[in-house]
Amino acid sequence: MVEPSQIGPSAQIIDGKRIASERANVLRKRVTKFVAVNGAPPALAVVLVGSDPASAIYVRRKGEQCQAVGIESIQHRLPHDTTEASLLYLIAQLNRDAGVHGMLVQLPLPAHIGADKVLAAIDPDKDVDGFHVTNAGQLALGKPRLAPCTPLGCMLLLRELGTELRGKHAVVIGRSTIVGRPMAQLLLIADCTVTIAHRHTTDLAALCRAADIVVSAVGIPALVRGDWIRPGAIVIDVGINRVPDPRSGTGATRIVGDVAFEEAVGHAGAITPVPGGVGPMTISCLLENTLQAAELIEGRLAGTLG
Ligand SMILES: NC(=O)C1=CN([C@@H]2O[C@H](COP(=O)(O)OP(=O)(O)OC[C@H]3O[C@@H](n4cnc5c(N)ncnc54)[C@H](OP(=O)(O)O)[C@@H]3O)[C@@H](O)[C@H]2O)C=CC1
Ligand SMILES: Nc1nc(=O)c2c([nH]1)NC[C@@H]1CN(c3ccc(C(=O)N[C@@H](CCC(=O)O)C(=O)O)cc3)C=[N+]21
Ligand SMILES: [Mg+2]
Repeated sequence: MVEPSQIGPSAQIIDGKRIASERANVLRKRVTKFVAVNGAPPALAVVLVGSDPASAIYVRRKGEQCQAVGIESIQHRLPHDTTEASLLYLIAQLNRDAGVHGMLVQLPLPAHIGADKVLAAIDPDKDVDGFHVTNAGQLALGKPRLAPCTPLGCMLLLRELGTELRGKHAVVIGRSTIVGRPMAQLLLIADCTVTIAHRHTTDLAALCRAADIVVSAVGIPALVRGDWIRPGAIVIDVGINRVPDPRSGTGATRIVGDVAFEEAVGHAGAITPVPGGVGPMTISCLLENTLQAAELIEGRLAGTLG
């Protein structure tokens, strides 16, 4: 049988995994230089509360990627019943620790801990996730400092394509503070015309059909259909959805995005796969934000001594 995707043109598949590994090679050299100047590597503290299996996997992957480029990874794994007060105390310690340049608290947090309060406690200069209100505000003002890693990674993928972004109509599906909103802000800074869609948006299909760039960050498999994609449009699929794998027959699962990939690949000009698209770029940008934070902090310290 001929699959629809085998008929007609097929999109360029944007290889985030390859791009992230090329960036890691460049980053490794910058880290080596940092160590030569400062005598110690940049250090990232990652805090994980509870034992959500997906979060545990992400945290482990972040640690491995840090090591691969020479960034020191400090991991704090706290039990699920950790109190908000003791988490805030740990953050205060990490804020004061001159050997820690970047920190992040893995989300989601257990329900008894107020995520807003926790994110607000992180020193904005060490906020490598870019979730602190100061960094979110800077981004909203069009003057980003530390910006969220996933949207930064999406921008790097768009830039990698080499297409002019100015004047393009970008539709961002999702308005979360960690992906959709900051994504829209970065596209606006790049002079796109930006539309943000969410669960109350009417006729999402028609909106997407008018888009030069579609970024989906929702968390619903096959939400975005192939015939929503204008011929030649760029599709960035942020969604990570675990679904049963019918091919396995054993109840195993696999990961898919928000976009019906096999359909969309016959319409799009370029498209990110899941896995291997946005995900690896998120971690790449986390490492780059950590080095940026470390360079700022150490540069300022050197300035006060000199
Ligand atoms: N690849 C990566 O590196 C990363 C991937 N992810 C993945 O991206 C996805 C989004 O994550 P996150 O932003 O944290 O998720 P949230 O659940 O916080 O946000 C989802 C957004 O989608 C909107 N939405 C829900 N249903 C619809 C619908 N039917 N039509 C249009 N919009 C809808 C919601 O609208 P409303 O605001 O109205 O509720 C909300 O704004 C998830 O799959 C997540 O796993 C997340 C982070 C990093
Ligand atoms: N404080 C905080 N910061 C985050 O950045 C943050 C978070 N909390 N909570 C959860 C989400 C999700 N997220 C991902 C990171 C990497 C991949 C990734 O590497 N994905 C690979 C592999 C997917 C797999 O096999 O599991 C890929 O898409 O190819 C995915 C998702 C960061 N998040
Ligand atoms: Mg991906």
